[in-house]
Amino acid sequence: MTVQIILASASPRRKELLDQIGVSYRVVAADIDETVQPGELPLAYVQRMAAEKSAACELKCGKHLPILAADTTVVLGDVIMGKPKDKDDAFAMLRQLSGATHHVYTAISLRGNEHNQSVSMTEVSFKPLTDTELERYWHTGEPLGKAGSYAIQGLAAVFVQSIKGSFSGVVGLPLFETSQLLIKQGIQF
Ligand SMILES: Cc1cn([C@H]2C[C@H](O)[C@@H](COP(=O)(O)OP(=O)(O)OP(=O)(O)O)O2)c(=O)[nH]c1=O
Repeated sequence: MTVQIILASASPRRKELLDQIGVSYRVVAADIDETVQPGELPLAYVQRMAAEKSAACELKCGKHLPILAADTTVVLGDVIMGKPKDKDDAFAMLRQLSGATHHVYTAISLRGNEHNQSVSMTEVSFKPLTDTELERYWHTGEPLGKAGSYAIQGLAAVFVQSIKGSFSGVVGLPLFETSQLLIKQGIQF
């Protein structure tokens, strides 16, 4: 099948999710600085990240194909949780998520003839987690590379009491919102 879009992402989850809806793509990962700006709110942050990823990719590969990028961030109050640096960082995040309700924001950016963006915001409630559970979870390797230090699609499924919103959004690419942007730009799949 002819390639329809460029996926500006190194995330295997985003590839699997795009495969799920039958979009054909080529991967050109874009590396950007993910530092939060002083005073930047979570919604502004994820939108800026997704837009910068697609812009960085456009600089690399030009405007031949529409470019899709996404950014996922775990939000607790106004605290932005990205990917953990190390074990202490992961424990600190998971201890805050334990027995509490947080949100997962995923922004998407599609740069074709025009630039369109969308955000999914999903509410996730965790059961209280013991230190033994956290220790075992850390040793599975799953927390690394995941916003908030967990993967709902993996072993952390047993921590999740409830979710209100987009499951695919939590995993990294909200498929409803993605399909809407693709349709808006005339991309058939
Ligand atoms: C909350 C949560 C996040 N994640 C992942 C999705 C994203 O890959 C990652 C958040 O980091 P991102 O910076 O959004 O993405 P990335 O660095 O993995 O990939 P790229 O920038 O190249 O597109 O966390 C899960 O896989 N499951 C979850 O339950």
